[in-house]
Amino acid sequence: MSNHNDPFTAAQREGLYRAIFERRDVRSQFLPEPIPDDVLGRILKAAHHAPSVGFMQPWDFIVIDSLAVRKRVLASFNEENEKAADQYTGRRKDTYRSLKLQGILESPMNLCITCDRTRGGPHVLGRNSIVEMDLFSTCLAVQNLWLAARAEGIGVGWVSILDQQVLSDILQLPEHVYPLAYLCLGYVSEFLGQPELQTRGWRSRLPLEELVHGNGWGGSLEQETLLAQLKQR
Ligand SMILES: Cc1cc2c(cc1C)N(C[C@H](O)[C@H](O)[C@H](O)COP(=O)(O)O)c1[nH]c(=O)[nH]c(=O)c1N2
Repeated sequence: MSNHNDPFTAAQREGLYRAIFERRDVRSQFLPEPIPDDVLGRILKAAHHAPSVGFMQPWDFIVIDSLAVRKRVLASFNEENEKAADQYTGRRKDTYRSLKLQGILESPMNLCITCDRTRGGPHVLGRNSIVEMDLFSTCLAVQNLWLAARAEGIGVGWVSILDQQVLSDILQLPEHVYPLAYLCLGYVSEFLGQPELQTRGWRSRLPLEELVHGNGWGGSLEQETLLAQLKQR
């Protein structure tokens, strides 16, 4: 791999931004064909090259193809999803119920990315004051995997409507290992142009210019050109 300090070419930049903007959370569009080992190896390697606090690398990757295991996870989803639906009323509840929020069986494989909270010993550089930094690091591994998968034409769906303890039991995780992300992976019939939650009227992308502040919460930006750039859709 090259190690230059020059910027990416325009085509390389475009590829990176394309992965970022065209990544989707996939639930409904999975195809059953398996992911070849070399492709899976590449996206796992991308995940493993995420930044981590103190270079802790707290992640492990549990590759799940067993139908029996997936059915148990789906049962936990169904139970938790019922509880979640009860949080809503009226039309919102109907919409919630109509959303497909997992592709556990339709996708050819599931992957649990875990966080070993003890890796690197009790004093991890950079984690002394804020202990959750190991969890945040693991999220970055998830995002690396998600983007690399998009570049490979593979969809990823994050399923978090699960009981954490049930999931830990199903996957036989030790006490100190946290099941951070339960993911469904597979080739897809299509990547949707925008988040499904937006298309379905659940929630829309917020205007970026309202989220960038100057010098403190709510402070306005003085950089007019930047502001104009942020407003571009
Ligand atoms: C931590 C976390 C947890 C979940 C998600 C995401 C993240 C980051 N998302 C996907 C989420 O709904 C989706 O990312 C947003 O709607 C934006 O859509 P795109 O990812 O841009 O397609 C998600 N989706 C879903 O159908 N079931 C789920 O349980 C979850 N859980």
